[in-house]
Order: sequence, then C-alpha cells, then structure tokens
Amino acid sequence: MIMDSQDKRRDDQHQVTKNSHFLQALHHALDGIGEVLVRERNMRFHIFAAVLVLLFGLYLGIGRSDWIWITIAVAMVIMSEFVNTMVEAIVDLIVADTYHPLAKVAKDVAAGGVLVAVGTAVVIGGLIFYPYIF
Ligand SMILES: Nc1ncnc2c1ncn2[C@@H]1O[C@H](COP(=O)(O)OP(=O)(O)OP(=O)(O)O)[C@@H](O)[C@H]1O
Repeated sequence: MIMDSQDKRRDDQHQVTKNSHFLQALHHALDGIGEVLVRERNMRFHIFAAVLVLLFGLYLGIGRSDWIWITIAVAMVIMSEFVNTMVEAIVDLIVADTYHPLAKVAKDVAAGGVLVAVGTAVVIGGLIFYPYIF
C-alpha cells in the first residue's frame, strides 16, 4: 500500500484535465520521477549502484560501446522500477487495503520484472568489466 501524506499535497492541485502546455507536462513528468525516488527505497539503491558503476567505468576507462550497454542496462532497471511503482499505485487505487489474489499477481509480476531487469544488468556489467579487471 503506497498512499501517504504526499497524496494530500498532490491532491491540492486537483488537475484532472490534459496538460495545456509543454512546461506543465514536463512539470508533471518530473513530479513522477520525484514520486518514484521518494516512495521506492529500491529506486534509491538502483541510483546509488548506477553511480558506483559510473565511477568504476570512468576509473577503468571503459570503451564507448561498453558505455552504451551500461546506459541501456541502467535505463532498463530504472524503467522497470517506474512500471513497478505505477502498478502498485493502480492496484492500491482499485483495491486499497483489501486482499485480492489478482492484486497479488499484478504486484508480484511487476516486482519480478524489476528482478529480471536487475539480473540482466548484473550479467551485462559482469561481461563488460570482467576483461578490464582480469
Ligand atoms: N491488495 C493486495 N492483495 C494481495 N496481495 C497484496 C496486496 N498488496 C500487496 N500485496 C502483496 O504484498 C507484496 C508487497 O506489496 P507492495 O508491492 O505494495 O509493497 P512494496 O514494499 O512497495 O513492494 P516493492 O518492494 O515491490 O516496491 C506484493 O508483492 C503482494 O504479494
């Protein structure tokens, strides 16, 4: 369940219509990024891990194509966490605190998606860094 005091603050805006200009759309998109960072402890861990990989890559002087793969791997993990947070919010919106087997399926599948993305990123990282280290 992911409702908290931020929901009240956001509700104060009460906008339910389409964005009227680009800056408004950008503002809401940035709000979305902020929500994931504030709500999801795992997301902060992913960002921390990405910064470590960035520093390690700079230290080892890895190549351009290696950076492309690392960028894809990091983006994949972050996107999966966005989808996971979105699924949690929609499920909580629908069932609130009520237990429902399909709510469990939706949340567990979304969390499994994050796990698959992280596992893939670890394999990509291993394949990239192995030759530089050994
Ligand atoms: N309404 C519900 N009905 C059935 N099962 C639920 C429900 N809400 C949560 N669960 C179960 O509890 C687990 C954790 O719930 P939830 O995803 O809301 O917590 P979380 O700590 O934010 O998870 P995550 O670490 O993936 O961000 C879900 O994967 C699911 O198995």
